[in-house]
Amino acid sequence: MAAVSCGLMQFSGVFGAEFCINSVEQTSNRAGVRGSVAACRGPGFACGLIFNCSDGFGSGSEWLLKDKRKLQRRGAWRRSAAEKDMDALKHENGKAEVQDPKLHDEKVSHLSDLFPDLTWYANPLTRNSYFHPVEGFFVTEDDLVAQHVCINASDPASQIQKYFLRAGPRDKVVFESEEVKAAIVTCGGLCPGLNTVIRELVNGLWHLYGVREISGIQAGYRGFYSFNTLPLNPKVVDQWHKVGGTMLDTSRGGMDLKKIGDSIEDRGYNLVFIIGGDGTLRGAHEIFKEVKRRGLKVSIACIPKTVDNDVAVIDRSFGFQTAVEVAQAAINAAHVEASSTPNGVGLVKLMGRYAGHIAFHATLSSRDVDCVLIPEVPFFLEGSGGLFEFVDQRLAENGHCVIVVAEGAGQDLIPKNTENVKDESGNVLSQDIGFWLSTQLKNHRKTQHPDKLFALKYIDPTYMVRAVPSNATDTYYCTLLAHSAMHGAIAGYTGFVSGPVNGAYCYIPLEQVAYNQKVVDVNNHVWAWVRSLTNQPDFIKQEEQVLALTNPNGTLK
Ligand SMILES: Nc1ncnc2c1ncn2[C@@H]1O[C@H](COP(=O)(O)OP(=O)(O)O)[C@@H](O)[C@H]1O
Ligand SMILES: O=P(O)(O)OC[C@H]1O[C@](O)(COP(=O)(O)O)[C@@H](O)[C@@H]1O
Ligand SMILES: [Mg+2]
Repeated sequence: MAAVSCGLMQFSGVFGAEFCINSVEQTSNRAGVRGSVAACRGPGFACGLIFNCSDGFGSGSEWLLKDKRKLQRRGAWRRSAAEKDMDALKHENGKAEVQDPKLHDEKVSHLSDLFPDLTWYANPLTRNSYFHPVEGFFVTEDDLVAQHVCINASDPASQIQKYFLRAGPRDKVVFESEEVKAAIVTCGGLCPGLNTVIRELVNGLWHLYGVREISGIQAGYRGFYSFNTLPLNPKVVDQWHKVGGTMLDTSRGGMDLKKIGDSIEDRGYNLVFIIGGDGTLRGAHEIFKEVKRRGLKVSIACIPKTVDNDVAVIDRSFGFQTAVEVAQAAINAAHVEASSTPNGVGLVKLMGRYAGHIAFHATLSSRDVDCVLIPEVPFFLEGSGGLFEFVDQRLAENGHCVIVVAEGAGQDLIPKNTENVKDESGNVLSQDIGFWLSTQLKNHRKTQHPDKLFALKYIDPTYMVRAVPSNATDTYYCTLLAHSAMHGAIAGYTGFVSGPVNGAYCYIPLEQVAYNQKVVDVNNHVWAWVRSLTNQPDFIKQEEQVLALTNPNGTLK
């Protein structure tokens, strides 16, 4: 049994046994040992990644040397835990089994990949009398964050891990303060906290890194080529965190790669901070590739934004908690209206184009919701187990009923007269589920219960939940996001997204976030919490239930 401490956690494995890896591709990238690894089975392999010793000690040491050279180039090499482990292993029977955390980290691009002779500078924070950096102040490439904190001890697949680079200040940076020309842009829909992120980027760059040229790009991506820029400094942004929206303006569409590339090159921006949602991040990935193609020493750093909270990989997006909080006011109003009239229904529509996170969290945060409808759970209106039956029951039992619906829910139910209508960014616009549902409910009550009083109040607070300043938690969060992005960009990382994974701030490769989406996991027991609060139907039709419970020969499963 060999146990190797890798700085982040203790990995252990059995010599000659099956070995663990999270991604063969990663391994072959970093270590050139394609095929020498296999999935680990058996206890004790807490998400580690190791070489097969039959492939020789050389593979590991070769990798380590390569990496050491690279880190030396980056000015970041210290005698790491991995190197110490290598020495320790050399003494173990001449055999080696190398387990190294960096083999399975999620590689973030660095400007030194493009410019091997890049000049490195001591981080200006070392000269900042306020900080007096101590051992452990700076974050190194050995500092990784595990993607999953929950694993299943008897499921090896659940133990296969990804690790992300931990965000934070590096002891060496690749830009001198005077050399930096920073640009900040906000794109897509509004979200609470946008101004806070901008403010903290400006303040951090100015006060911590001595940057004096910071430009606000106005009105989204098109601002790179069709609007004047806004010079930013701490005085200009001083009160911005108290204001909703974005003081830089935003827009959809306008993603002209050539013009944006020209603008970055001509104006000499070298730190570009892009704040936006999935569309924006896909655009940022194009820009990242474009500046690389042009051979520019430019860091592209992204901060994910969407009130819908459907950003992949990270814990949650900023502004989301504020939106959930604001949504409570609408739910409360719906409850008051519904409960103040015989057979009253309060219907609230909340944002959530593809994912029902706001509706789901607002329901869990309230105790007044009878039913929540989200895009992830199809529903139907008529017949046994349908919404009409449920609403009728609640009205009969309680005299009122509150329904929360996410904007993207039930889109398949609404008859379409026209082709999909899209916004300027190409997003398909949702049909108004709130208005449609209220019409359907009214018709149902009128035809099925004509002798009973009925009142339905439809509340659409859509823009109210996102056009507000961030609450305290989100303001705090925006600050850490901005600082993480700033430290990473100035240290030379590029094409990354900054965000928290299991509470620890990370640098995540842009494409992993841009091309994925996080929806509500309705298979997770958390969805059952909602059902336990509302006791709403699961909207599985009777015939489907029968099918699910019986074998093809008709016997019960
Ligand atoms: N697939 C894509 N490739 C490049 N740019 C895109 C892409 N999708 C959207 N964009 C651009 O990103 C910006 C914001 O996109 P949008 O979808 O409106 O908002 P969000 O970023 O909040 O999802 C727009 O300028 C849009 O043109
Ligand atoms: O009316 P707008 O400004 O296009 O925004 C509407 C959309 O914005 C959102 O709030 C979030 O969208 P993005 O984060 O993609 O900008 C969606 O829920 C909603 O469909
Ligand atoms: Mg989007």
